[in-house]
Amino acid sequence: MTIASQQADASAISPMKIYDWFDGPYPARVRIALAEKGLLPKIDFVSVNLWTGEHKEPDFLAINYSGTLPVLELKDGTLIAECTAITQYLDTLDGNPTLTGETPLEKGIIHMMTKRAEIEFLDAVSVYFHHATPGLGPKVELYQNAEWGTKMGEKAVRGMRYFDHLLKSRPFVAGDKFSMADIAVLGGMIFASLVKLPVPEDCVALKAWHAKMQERSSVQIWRAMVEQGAPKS
Ligand SMILES: N[C@@H](CCC(=O)N[C@@H](CS)C(=O)NCC(=O)O)C(=O)O
Repeated sequence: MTIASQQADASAISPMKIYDWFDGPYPARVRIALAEKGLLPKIDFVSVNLWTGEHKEPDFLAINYSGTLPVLELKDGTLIAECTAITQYLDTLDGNPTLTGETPLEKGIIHMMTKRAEIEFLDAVSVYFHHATPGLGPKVELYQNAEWGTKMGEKAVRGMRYFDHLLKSRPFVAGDKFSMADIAVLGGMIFASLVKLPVPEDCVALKAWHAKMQERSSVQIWRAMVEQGAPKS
């Protein structure tokens, strides 16, 4: 199905749309946030195939200039890209922000730790994937710099060690409560596993936190959606 025909289908029945790809690590962040908030039934997913480069075609670039997934589209056509922005929007819809913080201090710490999870870990894994491996293939990867990719792979492993250190003294990435920052580190773990960038054996606290995350129903729901496989085109 093309993006345009999926758009027509979705708009007939649903108030919100998410453009994403079923097993993408960044899309995983928003799907887990939706599951945490009980919002999955309110969403129609529009598949944009990363492997065929649909996200770099003019149709999709008109939706998100950055050519990345996921993107949230509201009923009035407003488009919100970037996982953090989408999560913040979804989390505050019901006036009960459970993922992005209630107090100014919580909001500040969660924002900082989410950004750090992206810069030091998840985004570094992404650069590793796009530059040090075949990535999404020659049609999509028009420029690759293997040396830069390898450096970013090393940075991601340093990031794992940083979060391991942090999680020795707190239950969750931003402190006492599960938050958007945990979801961002989970995104890093999901991407690292997909690209076979192993977590160092001695990162015991990170591994224990990761095992605990697998018990959350939101993560189990996300995994079940992935196991359903690629949508039929
Ligand atoms: N900063 C963006 C990054 C999104 C991102 O990189 N998404 C991946 C999907 S897993 C993507 O679209 N990659 C395609 C590409 O970079 O060509 C966000 O947080 O939403």
